[in-house]
Amino acid sequence: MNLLKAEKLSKVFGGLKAVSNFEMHIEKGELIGLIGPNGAGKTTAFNLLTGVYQPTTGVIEFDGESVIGLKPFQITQKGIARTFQNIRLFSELSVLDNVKIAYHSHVKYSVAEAVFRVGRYFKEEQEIEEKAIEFLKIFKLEHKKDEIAKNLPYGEQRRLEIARALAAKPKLLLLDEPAAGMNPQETQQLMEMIHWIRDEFGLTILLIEHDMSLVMGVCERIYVLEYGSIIAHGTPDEIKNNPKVIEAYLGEEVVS
Ligand SMILES: Nc1ncnc2c1ncn2[C@@H]1O[C@H](COP(=O)(O)OP(=O)(O)OP(=O)(O)O)[C@@H](O)[C@H]1O
Repeated sequence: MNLLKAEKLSKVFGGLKAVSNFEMHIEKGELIGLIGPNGAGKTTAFNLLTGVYQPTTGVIEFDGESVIGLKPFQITQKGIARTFQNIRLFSELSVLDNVKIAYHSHVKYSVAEAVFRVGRYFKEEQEIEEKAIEFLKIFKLEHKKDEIAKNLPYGEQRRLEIARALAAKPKLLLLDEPAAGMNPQETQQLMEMIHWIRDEFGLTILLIEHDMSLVMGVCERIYVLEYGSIIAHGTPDEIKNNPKVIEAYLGEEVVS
């Protein structure tokens, strides 16, 4: 069974078909890339998969169940977490609190226990803090835990956003241009981290990335979107040699 299945998906804004006849099948444990020229519809596809937009037509099934009509928070609870192209952190909160917040959809203590700060509240809050720090360690942010999120350099804010998404314990993690704004060295480290977290947490990952050589290096399968439709999918080698892809990227280097 596919972990994620999207079929005949479309989204129309006014007269513009931002996504049309979009098809994607992802198996548990895969690391998949979604690429395409500017304006191809990649972010719109993510917004459909995460309930930010409702599709005009089509099917989206996650873990065997339709997620059409669900709100973004309900989709997160089902096990899909994401990051955004324009980083969305709680910018005035500390680095640690940004990650701790993601855990609060899973807490078991009651409101009364929280208000009176007794019982399970203390134990769970302590556990949450320990787990949040573990995530910060993975993303090499532990030493920044008390800093205000907005004061972190850009690359660290991106890593913090991924740490926060992971803390929601997703089965599927969607990353919208995770390496945007990073230098080549940071990008390489990030890609290694993404591979590592996939293996370590048994995750499934779908990422949008502009840097072709990077996506080819890290992803096992790639979908190519152009003018809202998937024009090709396959292994990096198949994608590199696909004439439709070469044409879509005409004038750009498909792979270095
Ligand atoms: N809320 C919206 N209302 C109207 N048009 C929209 C909306 N969101 C996206 N579009 C349009 O849909 C098309 C696809 O945009 P989208 O942002 O999904 O592309 P993208 O592949 O993510 O682009 P980029 O690589 O530049 O981020 C574009 O023509 C865009 O202008």
